[in-house]
Amino acid sequence: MAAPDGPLVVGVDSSTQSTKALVVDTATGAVVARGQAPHVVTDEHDSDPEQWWRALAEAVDQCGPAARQAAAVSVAGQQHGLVTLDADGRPVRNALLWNDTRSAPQRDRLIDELGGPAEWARRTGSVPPPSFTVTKWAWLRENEPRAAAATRAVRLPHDYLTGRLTGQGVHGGTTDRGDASGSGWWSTATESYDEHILGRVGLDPDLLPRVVGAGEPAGTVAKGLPLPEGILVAAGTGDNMAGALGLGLAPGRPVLSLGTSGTVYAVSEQRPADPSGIVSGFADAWRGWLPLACTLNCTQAVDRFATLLGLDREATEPGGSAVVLPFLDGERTPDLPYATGLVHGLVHATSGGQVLQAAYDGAVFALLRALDLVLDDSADPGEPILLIGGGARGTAWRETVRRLSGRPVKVPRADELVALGAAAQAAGLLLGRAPAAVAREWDTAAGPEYPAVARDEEALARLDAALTDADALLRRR
Ligand SMILES: Nc1ncnc2c1ncn2[C@@H]1O[C@H](COP(=O)(O)OP(=O)(O)O)[C@@H](O)[C@H]1O
Ligand SMILES: O=C(CO)[C@@H](O)[C@H](O)COP(=O)(O)O
Repeated sequence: MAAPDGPLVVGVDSSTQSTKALVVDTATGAVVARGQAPHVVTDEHDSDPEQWWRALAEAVDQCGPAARQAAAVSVAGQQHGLVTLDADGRPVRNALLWNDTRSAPQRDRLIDELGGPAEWARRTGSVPPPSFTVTKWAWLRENEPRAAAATRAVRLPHDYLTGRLTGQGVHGGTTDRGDASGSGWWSTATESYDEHILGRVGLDPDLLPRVVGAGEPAGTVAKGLPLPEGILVAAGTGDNMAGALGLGLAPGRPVLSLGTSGTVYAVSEQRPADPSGIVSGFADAWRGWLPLACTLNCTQAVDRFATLLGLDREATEPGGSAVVLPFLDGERTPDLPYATGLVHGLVHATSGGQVLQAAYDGAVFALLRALDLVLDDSADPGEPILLIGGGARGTAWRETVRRLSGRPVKVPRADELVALGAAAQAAGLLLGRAPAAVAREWDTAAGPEYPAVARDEEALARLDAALTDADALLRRR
């Protein structure tokens, strides 16, 4: 390793499918080492938090000597997951993940009990989908009361990992406002836990972590870990908030992230509160806001279609009349938790490549419907969409976004923007600076820009009609 220009920091992205770790030079943003280790997710969309911890250790270990010179670390994690810990800090059961829709009945009940969608949006910024932690806790209490009774601490995925890094016990846990805003029990109006909502779901506020303020540390690295003892641990945040930090995002710039989840978001200076529930009104990882819409079916759903068709994921073909709504896991945007995948419009001439293209179209269509809703009214419609996440490396994904959005698309050269955002958060803490400003100096959003093409209105109209006409099928349990 060449001598770095500044102190080194470690940024971690603990996402659905894997943990990625980057060691970054704070002076330049150069990635000097990287590591990655996979996660196992059950068919029920559960994951063992201890496995995330082992994956984090493995990914950091792969970074070699550079990680052992780091001066600060931060962890970004998949949002919303319900981690329940016993008195010794061990998971009571596997974590229920963001893409598990089992808690849809509890969600429906909770919305009614609090006075309807508008009241939820007013208090928490969001109408909770079954992804949110509050609905999962309600599910656990109803379906596994012994597990709920044994719980002595409730954490989000990044809180759990930050707690393992700092050695905080079940009473000393921390979180940040960004990830807390996806729980459903943190009020974006008051920036504090909503005791009325917690009372409704029977959760003692003492079981929740302290929300660390912008620029405050969560603690320092404890003894015996794969990082230097005593280095600073930043607050960490949710993976989408970290993606925004990693891009040094300014208001008016839309991001489309293509991973296990599809997300579309922008930063905003105004607190979002969408009573339709399409946009989740998250806080960002600093002092602003992150209106975001999320789909449950993105890269993995389209890859599944490629596998079923026996095709490479890039083997798409244009034309034809096929429509695919690839809602293999149920769907969050649109709000169809019981949906299954739907294929329509096949004729003898339809090729496998056209069906695959239709699967890309269906996944991108669901996200683009929310694009204008996450942007402030003053946003410039000519601003390119920033395409990130594993899918941004694929030509078929990029071209589908161009064709269905009619906007220019920019693909940042830096990959792993979530881990880079965590690194910017660690660097910001170390240097006493705003993390997004650090990332802007690292020029993380630089990359090729692809000009706008005419929007494929015909394909969009076909998808729109299929969604409306199939409504009853898509709502069937
Ligand atoms: N070259 C590529 N072309 C298209 N898709 C890709 C490529 N490389 C990875 N992917 C997709 O990226 C996904 C993983 O993205 P990532 O953002 O790392 O996921 P997550 O953060 O949800 O764990 C995989 O499901 C895979 O389909
Ligand atoms: O639920 C959401 C956002 O609200 C998801 O975006 C999760 O945060 C999981 O992200 P990935 O594993 O796809 O990165």
